[in-house]
Amino acid sequence: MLNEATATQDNHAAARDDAIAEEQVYLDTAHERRSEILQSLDTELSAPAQDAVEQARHRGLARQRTEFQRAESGLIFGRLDSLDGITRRIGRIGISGATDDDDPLVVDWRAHAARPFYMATPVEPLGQARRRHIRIEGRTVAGVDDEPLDVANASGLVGEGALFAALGERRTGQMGTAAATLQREQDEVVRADVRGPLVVQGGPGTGKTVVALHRAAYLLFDNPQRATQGVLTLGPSRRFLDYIAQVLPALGETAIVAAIPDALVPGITVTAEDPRATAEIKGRALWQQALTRYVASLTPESMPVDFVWQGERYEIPSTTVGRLIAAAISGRTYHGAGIVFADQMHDRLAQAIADRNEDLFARIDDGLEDVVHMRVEFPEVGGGEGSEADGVLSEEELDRLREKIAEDPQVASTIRTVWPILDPEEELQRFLGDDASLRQFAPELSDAEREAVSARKTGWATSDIPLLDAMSDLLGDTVIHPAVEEFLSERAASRRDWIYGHVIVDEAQELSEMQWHMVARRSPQLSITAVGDIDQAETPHQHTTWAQAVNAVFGERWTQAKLTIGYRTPAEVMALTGPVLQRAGSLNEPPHAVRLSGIDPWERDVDEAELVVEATRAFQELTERWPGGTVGIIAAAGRIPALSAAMDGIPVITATQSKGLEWDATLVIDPDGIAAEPRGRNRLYVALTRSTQELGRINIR
Ligand SMILES: Nc1ncnc2c1ncn2[C@@H]1O[C@H](COP(=O)(O)OP(=O)(O)OP(=O)(O)O)[C@@H](O)[C@H]1O
Repeated sequence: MLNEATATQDNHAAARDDAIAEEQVYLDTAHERRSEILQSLDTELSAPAQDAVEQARHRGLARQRTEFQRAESGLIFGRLDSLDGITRRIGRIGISGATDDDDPLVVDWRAHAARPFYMATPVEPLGQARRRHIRIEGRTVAGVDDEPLDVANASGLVGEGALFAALGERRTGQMGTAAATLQREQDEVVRADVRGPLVVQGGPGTGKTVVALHRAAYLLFDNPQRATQGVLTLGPSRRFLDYIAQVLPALGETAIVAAIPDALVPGITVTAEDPRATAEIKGRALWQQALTRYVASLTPESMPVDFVWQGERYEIPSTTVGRLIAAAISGRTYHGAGIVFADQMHDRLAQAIADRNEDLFARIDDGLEDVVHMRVEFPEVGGGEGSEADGVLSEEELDRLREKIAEDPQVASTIRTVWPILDPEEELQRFLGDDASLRQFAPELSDAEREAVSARKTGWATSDIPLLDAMSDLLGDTVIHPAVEEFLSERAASRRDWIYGHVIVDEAQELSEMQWHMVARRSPQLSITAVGDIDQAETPHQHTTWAQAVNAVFGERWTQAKLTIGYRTPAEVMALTGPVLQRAGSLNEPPHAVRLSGIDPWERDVDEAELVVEATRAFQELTERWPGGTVGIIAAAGRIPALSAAMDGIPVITATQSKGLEWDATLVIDPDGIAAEPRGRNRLYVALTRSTQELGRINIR
């Protein structure tokens, strides 16, 4: 019996070695081909682009080169063998064969042909006989993991061995890609073909961030035009953005701007804080209407306008000015309309000057010699035949006169007295500080709410940023920006009004209605993927469903998807979270954890006086237990100063700051204190679900 078992093991080992050798040969070929392609891209790019078409082509080639350069690791990570004998290798990028007739050497993971790699299961094999995960270290095949798809398999997971290997790895503090091990329900979200915003609800560790980032990469692949507009990725904190910073570049993507919502209005920094109740009021969707009404009230009244041109006075009558204002304002921003109005006024003035000139000539012809010396000269317009002969300006002369008028500072200043340039910050300050305006334009607010809103006079808080953004948007630009073809992340990031090809929002449950408006403005097509967990929400607005969170901005035009399987937090830890979630008033079930870590969560009760010593000791124990990994400490907000001071540079963070992050082991200090904070049960839920292996809690007696 024993011999038989040993022989079977030997056979398995030999088959695995053969498979590794086979994949190594294939990988070497793929690398050679990659080098060839890189070389030919370099050659093509070294020739100068002659015209706009070639420049556009060069941009595409340069993007391709970056993708190929970055695909050094993970060139191949999977293989599919179909029932009809076709074999495909799957990798980070597609690699074509040497000639057009050859099959591709590697299929891009985002391509349609790669879908069965993520979707096939033994129950629904999609024409596939086997899936193989290929583990590569550098340029060496380190292992293969085969999954037959034509036999019963009860787990329902895709590539279970490779998935568990990935999930069990030590955490480095940087999120990695999961293109090799995306699961079926995740892949469905990554490739979802929906119009309007896609809102993905998922409990902690269900891979929302993974899905959001891979969706960005997929969308850029699926629609390269998007790369010229870029993708905006919004996350809750800089710490979080640092944590995910490697993922998209590793997937070959560069057309990305990553930001926190506070940074969406360039030049504005958050320096103040609002009480939660005030932040909640300022987050309500009603401000969009209130600000629209307020800005509409700034439209100038009609009045007669006097210009002086070369010593002569010209009056544009009030009725004309009124008509021009009405025509300019329709459908435009305040400043946009101002630009059109100024243009029209330049026209009227030019016409008035031309009319007077013509009139003068007519009078000269009638023998009024005494007015000759008053004749209006147009040296600057060249004095063409028409004006010389009869005082009637030619079209060309009129155009040049208009140009002169448009450049004239005195004319500009006269127009500005009618249609002043307004500063968004000053206007918002004026509006929020003026009770009469608030009463008039935000009638939904109570006396107390108006008072709360106008209480702070200096600095901007997080809750002001969307109001400033809305105000800036309604006022509009004072100049017209030329349309820019090429996406450059710095340029997009520096422009408040950049329109992105797609917007990804992570931890979307934290957004206020006004922040949703701010997101929608960056994608008027509403090409938006928002991922979040409504149960982790802790901002002041009390939404318990996504409909409450987004309907005010998107109406019914959004689609909801769900992620139900938890990959991060082991089942032993998830078991603790059910009651916390229930007490938080959740309507959702915690996700189903795929993994057992075999380590029971533990807790210690300590006296206040022992806290620092015990916390330090527990941290050291965990660090020793997880060599090469990471340990996070999360504490009740009030305890952080004392703990940080005593813990010698080891970061101690709040539950809020831990959003989206993870460690091999987490130490949660004073869970009751966290639960007592505003939205405390939701915060505790976040804190408890950060570890991939071990959770320790220190309670205060
Ligand atoms: N298909 C997958 N393959 C490999 N690892 C995965 C996969 N899906 C998720 N993970 C891992 O599980 C962990 C949790 O994923 P992620 O951070 O995306 O979850 P989340 O839903 O955003 O969590 P939270 O709500 O806590 O922010 C990460 O380490 C991620 O790399």
